[in-house]
Amino acid sequence: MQTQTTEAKTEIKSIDCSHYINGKYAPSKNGKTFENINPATEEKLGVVAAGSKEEVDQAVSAARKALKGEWANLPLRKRSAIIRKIGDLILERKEELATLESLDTGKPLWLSNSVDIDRAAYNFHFFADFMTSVGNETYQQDDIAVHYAVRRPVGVVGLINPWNLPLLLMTWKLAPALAAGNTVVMKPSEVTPMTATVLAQICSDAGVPDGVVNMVHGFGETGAALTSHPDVDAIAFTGETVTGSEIMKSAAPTLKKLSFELGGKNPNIIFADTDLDDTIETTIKSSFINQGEVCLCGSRIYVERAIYDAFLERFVARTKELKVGNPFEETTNIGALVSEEHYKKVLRYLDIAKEEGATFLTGGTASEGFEKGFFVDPTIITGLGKDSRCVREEIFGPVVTVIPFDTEEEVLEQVNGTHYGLSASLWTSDIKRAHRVGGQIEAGMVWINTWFLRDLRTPFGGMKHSGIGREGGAHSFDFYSELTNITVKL
Ligand SMILES: NC(=O)C1=CN([C@@H]2O[C@H](COP(=O)(O)OP(=O)(O)OC[C@H]3O[C@@H](n4cnc5c(N)ncnc54)[C@H](O)[C@@H]3O)[C@@H](O)[C@H]2O)C=CC1
Ligand SMILES: O=C(O)/C=C/C=C(\O)C(=O)O
Repeated sequence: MQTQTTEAKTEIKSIDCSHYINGKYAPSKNGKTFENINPATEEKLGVVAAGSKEEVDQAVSAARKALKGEWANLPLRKRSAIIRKIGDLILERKEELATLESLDTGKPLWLSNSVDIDRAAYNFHFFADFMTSVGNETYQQDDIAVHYAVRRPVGVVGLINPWNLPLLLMTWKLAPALAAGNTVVMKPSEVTPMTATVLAQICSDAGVPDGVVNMVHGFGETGAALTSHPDVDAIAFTGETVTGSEIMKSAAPTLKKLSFELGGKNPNIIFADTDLDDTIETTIKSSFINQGEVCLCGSRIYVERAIYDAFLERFVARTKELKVGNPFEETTNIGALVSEEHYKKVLRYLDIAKEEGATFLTGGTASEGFEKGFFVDPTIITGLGKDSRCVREEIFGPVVTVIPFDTEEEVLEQVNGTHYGLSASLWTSDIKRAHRVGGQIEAGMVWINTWFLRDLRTPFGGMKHSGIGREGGAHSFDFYSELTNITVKL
């Protein structure tokens, strides 16, 4: 068996990660750290400060103090210029950030460059523009009164994020939180701490005053210290559904405002009248991009029976062309899964699929040829029933199930038959059907003849167990603002 080398071909070095509190990097008071591991090589990338309640208290107190400082009262144009500058500095440091992101997550470098870092910068550029055009509600009540609403920041906001799109997701929350004048405490995933650590410095370099952006590293307990903190006004969280439920409990005694973007088990629904070339290429992406570790990935593929065999033949052939390998090779399509824990979870699901009687048309195992690292082959499964765990539960890896269907009613029943409701991708050349079926899917986002086509003004988020609230444009702004309605009697 030949083995592949998965070393990073780069001069950029990984970094140790400290907390960032009141404009300074700081270790934990008790000196505790944990190791950060490269999932492609299993080598140590560095150490990460392990935050306790003490560091969370310090960060919240710095954020609370900064809330009374100049930030929220800066003229709109000045605040917008600082937010724009953060985006500019992210682009200036793109090579470094993309490398750190790939070292931390195991994703291909080309993907970090083209998706994660570009979009992180755009999150700031978008909200720097958007904030200058946000209006307020006004109502004239005959000749009796005028009512108008004024906005203020919510206050101190905790931003808690997962490991799959670390910088993209942190900035997707940080940019609107800052645009609306809040101060924040970020809690990046313990698995991918590096780019958020650099982001703190970038914010300071762009002119964000000390105490406005703080960060505490650590595990779930660190996040819980933030969600239960009496001086934190709101929590924006992306991650697992069960964690969302824990956060809701922990935040309840202090009645925090919550925004949740949670798990998904998203369907792709492919009708026989689709353009099959386009469908196959996009389904390859929606199945396997980022190792299948995107909450929007379509992991349940329903195909109308008339084209089921033709679809499978071409989908399988294209999947077999995908190269699993070193994240730093340009030709790699699929990198390493993010951690040993996650790798074991995905492999466990492949065992469950076997027990459930699955047929594996590709993959089904860890990738061969790697001495180290957490690599799994892209896996296409058929032969599972609608109640199978692999069809119902979020695997969050390069694993899809394909199921034939005969009628719209039947497919809709299966599509809507889970607790999840994040997104869906629907393929047909019949616009009436697209509208009819699309409107009946229980999901926050439905893409017709495409997938993951984003416009940052649109509502982004899930229904059912996939989330609470929406992010994006005015939706983000509303979450990160409080409104006071003022009534003037005429
Ligand atoms: N749909 C989505 O957007 C995502 C879903 N996932 C799913 O979640 C699984 C686990 O991934 P994780 O990153 O470990 O998700 P997670 O939900 O456990 O963690 C996300 C963030 O929440 C923090 N956290 C954990 N427990 C907490 C608590 N009780 N209070 C406050 N903060 C807490 C973590 O430290 C991390 O920063 C994956 O295998 C995948 O199935 C993971 C990433 C994104
Ligand atoms: O904001 C986006 O475009 C993408 C968001 C993706 C997630 O929230 C996720 O994968 O967790």
